[in-house]
Amino acid sequence: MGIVEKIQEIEREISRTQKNKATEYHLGLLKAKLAKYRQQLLEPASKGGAKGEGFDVLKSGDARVALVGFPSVGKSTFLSTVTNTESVAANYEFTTLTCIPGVIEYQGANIQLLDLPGIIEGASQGKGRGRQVISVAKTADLILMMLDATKGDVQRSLLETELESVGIRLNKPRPNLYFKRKNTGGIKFTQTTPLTHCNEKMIQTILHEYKIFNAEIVFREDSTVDEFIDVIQGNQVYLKCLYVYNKIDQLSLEEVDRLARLPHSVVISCEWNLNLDYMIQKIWEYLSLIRVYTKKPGNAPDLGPEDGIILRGGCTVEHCCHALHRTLASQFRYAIVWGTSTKFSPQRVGIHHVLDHEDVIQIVKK
Ligand SMILES: Nc1nc2c(ncn2[C@@H]2O[C@H](COP(=O)(O)OP(=O)(O)OP(=O)(O)O)[C@@H](O)[C@H]2O)c(=O)[nH]1
Ligand SMILES: [K+]
Ligand SMILES: [Mg+2]
Repeated sequence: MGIVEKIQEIEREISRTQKNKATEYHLGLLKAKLAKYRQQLLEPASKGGAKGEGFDVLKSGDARVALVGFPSVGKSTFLSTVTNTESVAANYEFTTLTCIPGVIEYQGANIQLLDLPGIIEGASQGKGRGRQVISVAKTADLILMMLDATKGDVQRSLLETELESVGIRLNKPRPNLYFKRKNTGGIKFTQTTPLTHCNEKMIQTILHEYKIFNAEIVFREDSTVDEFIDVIQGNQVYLKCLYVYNKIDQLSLEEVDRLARLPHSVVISCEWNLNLDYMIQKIWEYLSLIRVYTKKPGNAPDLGPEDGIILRGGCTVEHCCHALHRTLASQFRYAIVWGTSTKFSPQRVGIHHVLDHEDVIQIVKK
């Protein structure tokens, strides 16, 4: 039995056991065991939970969103409020020890929301369950960095530093830079735009540091040295992030207003149910999901709340075909689209046409 199951079993036993004089000793023992196992889970490396016990949650739904933050900022309270899943919340740190999945239903989409243990400074070096949390965060389509609005700005930069140090880049586009190692030919450097941060010599020096002597590099924008290094390292993850300031019920209106104006930020109170609808709307927006309705010839499309399919923003008719049926793209002749993605409604389009939210599409096969 793994540690997580042992903990759950002890917790069950504690809740089953009546509190009285006769059980006092037994309960005390159970609590001590519980504390010991919890400690083991939080310890870095080797022992319990190092392999990510309790973190192997399958991806499901149309997108995955991960709650990352210091302990007791309200992550579990949020999950329990906006999904049908209950994740235990309490006013002590590290209440949550594993990954708890819930589902947000919005615009007909199922968005998987993951509650995670709190992380602390040093998480990236393995403090607490930091490593496991970070590796789950890397699999998400969007990070919700939850912050205690009463705690000042430093917590945000601490967390950002932790995530940066393990190669997570927040709200940054992937550098538009081509880099390919070669076996021969030396360093071939091309730029298609003026550069203000890098030059050929600096790039040579950096590459030598990595013992790379043969490679092809094309700078297509004015990238920084850091961005160039990121591309050589090649293990970065570029993620969208929403900064969620919780507990605004504790703040003055002026302070709430200041936080709300920060970029990529939302202010909420889980306790008072403030701004949660807006926050879900923001999640949808940041995931850039779209809903597309299909229509058969001669029939009106079904536009009910459960109809339509959920696709990623920027996706083409071809993606849509694949989402509908495995073989549809190969039988595709043309499509007719009603909606904002076309100049005219309806309009006949090809397989590479990019769809918009709430488009209606009719596919004509060969
Ligand atoms: N005032 C106030 N308290 C809140 C709010 N949301 C959560 N709390 C309280 O904050 C405490 C911590 O909440 P949790 O949901 O357990 O926090 P967590 O981030 O999941 O904590 P860990 O799992 O320990 O990392 C609890 O006592 C909650 O009742 C809020 O909007 N306002
Ligand atoms: K807590
Ligand atoms: Mg929690």
